[in-house]
Amino acid sequence: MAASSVFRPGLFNHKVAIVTGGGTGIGKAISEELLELGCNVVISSRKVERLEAAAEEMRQKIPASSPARVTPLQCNIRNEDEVKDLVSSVLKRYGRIDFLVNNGGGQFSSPAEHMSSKGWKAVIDTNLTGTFHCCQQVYAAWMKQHGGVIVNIIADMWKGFPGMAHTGAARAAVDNLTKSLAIEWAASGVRVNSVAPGTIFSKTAMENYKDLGPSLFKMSISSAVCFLLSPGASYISGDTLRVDAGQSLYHSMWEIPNHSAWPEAPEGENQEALKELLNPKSKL
Ligand SMILES: CCCCCCCCC/C=C/C(=O)SCCNC(=O)CCNC(=O)[C@H](O)C(C)(C)COP(=O)(O)OP(=O)(O)OC[C@H]1O[C@@H](n2cnc3c(N)ncnc32)[C@H](O)[C@@H]1OP(=O)(O)O
Ligand SMILES: NC(=O)C1=CN([C@@H]2O[C@H](COP(=O)(O)OP(=O)(O)OC[C@H]3O[C@@H](n4cnc5c(N)ncnc54)[C@H](OP(=O)(O)O)[C@@H]3O)[C@@H](O)[C@H]2O)C=CC1
Repeated sequence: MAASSVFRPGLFNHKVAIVTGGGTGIGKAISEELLELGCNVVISSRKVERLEAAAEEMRQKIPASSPARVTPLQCNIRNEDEVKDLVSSVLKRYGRIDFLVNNGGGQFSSPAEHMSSKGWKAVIDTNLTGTFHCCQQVYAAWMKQHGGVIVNIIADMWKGFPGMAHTGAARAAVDNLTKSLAIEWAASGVRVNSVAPGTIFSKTAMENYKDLGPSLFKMSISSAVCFLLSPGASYISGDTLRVDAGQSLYHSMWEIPNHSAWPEAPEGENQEALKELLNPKSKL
């Protein structure tokens, strides 16, 4: 495996991680860095053939001397029973779960007015309820007794998410869930944090957004996730780390078009000033 991690080799030797959506894009990058650091990684998602191919590719890069192993396991995080089965299979195989990275998710772009109820529910079920299922099942079956670390991948929805209102709402909810679980589970030694990436290139994201693709750019978030999983972050819980090079502070994907739907100004001096302002011949 090409040594690219900034962390100490062997940092996660003999630990066990579940990475949902670990076979593509950001999840694959996270899984590869965890493997490089000696962690056993279970990559999990719906499309089993793609997962198996990704696992095989990852295996080729693990040096013979490394204790790290990768296992692909199918699971649709929307389905609570499948998540239960995933967690019990991991415990049967590896006997522990130190880390959970809730990366599996996605959405489609659509103006809110055209979203069907089915489409809305699919996105909320995937990104919010799916994340909750994974957290709850891993906690119940392992972390409640043994502690652990959870990292949720959310998105840059700090100014709303026009064009993807469903995912914005779901990710904001996960930001809040992160805080609740961090407090409820602190006494079990469980830390819960989120990472909010800016726009990151991935092949599957490109296929999903087609001609919107060129505006996306490449960045890595796996080292932020590895940091939050590491003992270096042992006093960080209930927080969300933005990994977006400041994008969320200045950038907006959405322009409000010129319009005349301004609120009525109060009578008097202010109304005159507003008329003046809206008058195209105004010198203001
Ligand atoms: C603007 C700024 C951009 C800016 C672009 C930049 C954004 C950067 C930020 C985010 C980046 C990323 O997340 S990148 C990662 C992107 N990757 C993904 O999203 C891949 C995973 N996505 C998915 O799995 C899907 O999108 C998701 C809806 C969540 C689940 O899909 P499923 O296949 O399980 O569900 P389906 O059965 O296909 O769909 C269920 C219903 O959802 C609706 N639906 C699904 N796809 C639809 C579509 N393309 N258009 C309309 N509606 C759709 C329909 O109502 C479907 O019902 P029917 O009508 O009956 O069919
Ligand atoms: N790329 C970007 O710019 C940004 C991405 N994000 C988020 O980061 C995460 C990773 O995105 P990225 O790598 O770019 O995109 P990908 O499309 O490559 O990753 C999404 C992954 O989630 C899995 N997945 C989707 N639905 C489910 C489900 N119901 N159950 C289990 N797994 C599921 C997919 O696998 P499968 O289809 O096999 O189930 C896939 O591996 C996503 O949550 C994404 O929304 C956030 C901000 C920006």
